[in-house]
Amino acid sequence: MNIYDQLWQKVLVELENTLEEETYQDIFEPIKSTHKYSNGNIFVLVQNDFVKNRINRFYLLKINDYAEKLHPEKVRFKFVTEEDLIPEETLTSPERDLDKKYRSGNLNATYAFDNFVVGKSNMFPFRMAMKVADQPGMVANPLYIFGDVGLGKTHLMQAIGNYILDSNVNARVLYVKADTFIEDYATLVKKEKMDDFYAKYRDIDVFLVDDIQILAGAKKSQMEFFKLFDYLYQQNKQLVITSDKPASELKDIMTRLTSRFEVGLSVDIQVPDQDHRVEILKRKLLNETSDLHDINNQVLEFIASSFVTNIRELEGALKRVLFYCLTNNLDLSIETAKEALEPLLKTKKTSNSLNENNYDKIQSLVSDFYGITVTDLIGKSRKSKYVLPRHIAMYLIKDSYNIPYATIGNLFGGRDHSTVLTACEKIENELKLDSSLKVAIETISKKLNNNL
Ligand SMILES: Nc1ncnc2c1ncn2[C@@H]1O[C@H](COP(=O)(O)OP(=O)(O)OP(=O)(O)O)[C@@H](O)[C@H]1O
Repeated sequence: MNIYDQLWQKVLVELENTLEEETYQDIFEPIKSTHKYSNGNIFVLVQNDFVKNRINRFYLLKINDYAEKLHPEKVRFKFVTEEDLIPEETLTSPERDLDKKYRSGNLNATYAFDNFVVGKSNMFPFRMAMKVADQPGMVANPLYIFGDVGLGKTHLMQAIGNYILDSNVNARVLYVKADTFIEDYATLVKKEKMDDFYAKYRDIDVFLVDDIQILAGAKKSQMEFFKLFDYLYQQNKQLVITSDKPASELKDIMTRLTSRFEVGLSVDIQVPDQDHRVEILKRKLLNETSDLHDINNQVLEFIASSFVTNIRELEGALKRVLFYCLTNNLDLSIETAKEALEPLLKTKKTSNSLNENNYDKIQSLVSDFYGITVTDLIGKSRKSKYVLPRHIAMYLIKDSYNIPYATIGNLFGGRDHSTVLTACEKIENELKLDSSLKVAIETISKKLNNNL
């Protein structure tokens, strides 16, 4: 018995203990073994579509939860019939060929669940994405994923699409960025080709829309998107949407649309911590070399502590270091990493230690200016003598370093993303009207620059 059959036997025991006897005997008892393992999926053959649909609808989440608990690696059970297997077989090899970057529905084949490194900052979104991918249209609809730039929203969203396509070749998945939607609509309306537009956007099972905030201000496209959303939603088609902010904070997008986004489940991806960033670097390195033994962990720690807020930048830094070593025929070491990254680090004020000192510096300069203590500045009191300096400090940190709102919130006693966003916007608006505020902020900024 292979390890997947052993796992299935353990899952069966759990099912037997929790399900009604009749249900267990009807559905699960006849399934004695698994069929095959591929790409993190354990395929199990069932007698017919009726059993398959029943399992998928009522028991799949439970079964995969058991698998998660009972098996050390990430695996998912997939229940298929003989009929499914013919296209399945052809799909898992050529369609999932990672050399061919794009597959149907405009999906980037490299974005998968198994190369998405999970940590505290993205655990919940990851789990929910897996559940949605397991049972499209049934768990959370729409799934709304938000977070700051470069933190993995697109990766996670496309992993859902790839997983669904891996399980069912015939699933019609469509991934678009919101600007493509606007462009398509504008072009096809002009050419009076709405049938083409509907063929592309309505004849689908899973709709993945990236960067929805781009719809802001595009009134006609919003109206069409609203109609499309309702059309797909009514038919239980899965919608996944990403954005740089929570739906309630989207500006210039009609409320009847944003309120639709709030009907399902919203999850946010936060900035990964240092250990998580090192793990991500290790995983990215595995794409370049199969042997990590020679890699000095300190090098990865150094890169991870220099690029804190954006995984895309983190990845870019690693590539830059590897390229630098390769072209100059150098070993990978802290020194060579520093040399390779020097131009980036010089212009970028976001190396961890430097950064934290500078955040502190902003907090203490603002506190000094207003004659309050840093403890009051980051404390809970809502007295106006603390609130204005607090908002100014948040604004200055955002303006100087452009780090995620959630990270700034952490520097102010664990305040959330939206509190910081509102504070920054308030100061930005008041700056246009209040010249004494402008003078105050300029004075603090000057002191800050002299201090750095
Ligand atoms: N948890 C993760 N594990 C592995 N790679 C990740 C992870 N999160 C992000 N990445 C990688 O970081 C890069 C940026 O991710 P992605 O494009 O998904 O970010 P995003 O949040 O959609 O950014 P944007 O707001 O700019 O659209 C991608 O190459 C992606 O594979």
